[in-house]
Amino acid sequence: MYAVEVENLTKIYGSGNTAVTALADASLQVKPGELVAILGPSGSGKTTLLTAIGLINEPTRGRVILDGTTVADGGWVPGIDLKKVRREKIGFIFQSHNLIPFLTARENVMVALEINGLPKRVAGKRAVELLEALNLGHRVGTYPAFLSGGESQRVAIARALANRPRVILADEPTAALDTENGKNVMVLLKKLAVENNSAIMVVTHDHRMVEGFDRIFDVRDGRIAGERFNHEATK
Ligand SMILES: Nc1ncnc2c1ncn2[C@@H]1O[C@H](COP(=O)(O)OP(=O)(O)OP(=O)(O)O)[C@@H](O)[C@H]1O
Repeated sequence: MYAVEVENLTKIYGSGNTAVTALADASLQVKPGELVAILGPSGSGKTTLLTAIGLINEPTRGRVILDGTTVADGGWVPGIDLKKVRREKIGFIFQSHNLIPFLTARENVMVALEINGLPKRVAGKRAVELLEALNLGHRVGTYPAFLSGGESQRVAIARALANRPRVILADEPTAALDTENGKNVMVLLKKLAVENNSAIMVVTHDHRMVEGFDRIFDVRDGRIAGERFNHEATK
C-alpha cells in the first residue's frame, strides 16, 4: 500500500476572471520508507500540493489517499475529522522551524505528544529519547534562541516525528542551513524514512540537496512534469 496517493489533484484559487489554477491534474504515489523531492520553479504549485496532502488546503478536484484512507475526493471527504488525521498521520517540518520560543527543546517536542493524549511523564521521556537520537541530548533544556540553525531544525524534526507519522511533509527544510548542516538533515531524513517506514515529501529549491533523495518529482505549471529516480541515493 502507498503511504501517499494523489490522483488528478486540481486546485483553483478564486473564481471568474481572477481564478488561478495552481494544480492541474497532478498525480503521484509515494511508498513507505521513501524520501522524495518536489522540485520546481516559484509559483509552480509545490506548496499547494504539499498543503493539500497535509490537509491544510482543500483541493478543488481529485483525490488524496493517506495510508489507505481517502481524505479528499473532490473536496474533503464529508465527515472526516481532518484534525485527527493530521495529528495521527502527518508530521510537518517548515523552513523556519516554528519552535515555541518560551519552551525548551524538550518541551517543544512534548507539546506534540501531549496533544495526542500522552501523559506528561511519558511525553517527557519520549521527547528526550527523540532528541538524543538526533544528537541533541545535550540541548534538551535549551531554549530555541540559544540553539544553532541546524540544532533548531533537528528539534523541529524531532517534533514532527514524535507521533511516528506515516507521512512527513517538509517545506524547504534545508534552505536556511549551510551545506553541511543541510546534508546532515537530508541524511537524517533518509534514515528516519527507512527506520520508521514513513513517506517523506520535501518541497525544495535547494539543488545542493538533490542527490539525497530517492525520487524527484518535477513540478511545472501545476503539473507533475517528470519523475526521476536517484540511483545514487538508493545504492
Ligand atoms: N491563497 C492563494 N490565493 C490565490 N492564489 C494563490 C494562493 N496561493 C498560491 N496561489 C497561486 O498559486 C500558484 C502556485 O502557488 P504555490 O505557492 O503552490 O507555488 P510554489 O511552487 O510553492 O511557489 P514558491 O516556490 O514560490 O513557494 C501561484 O501562481 C500562486 O500565485
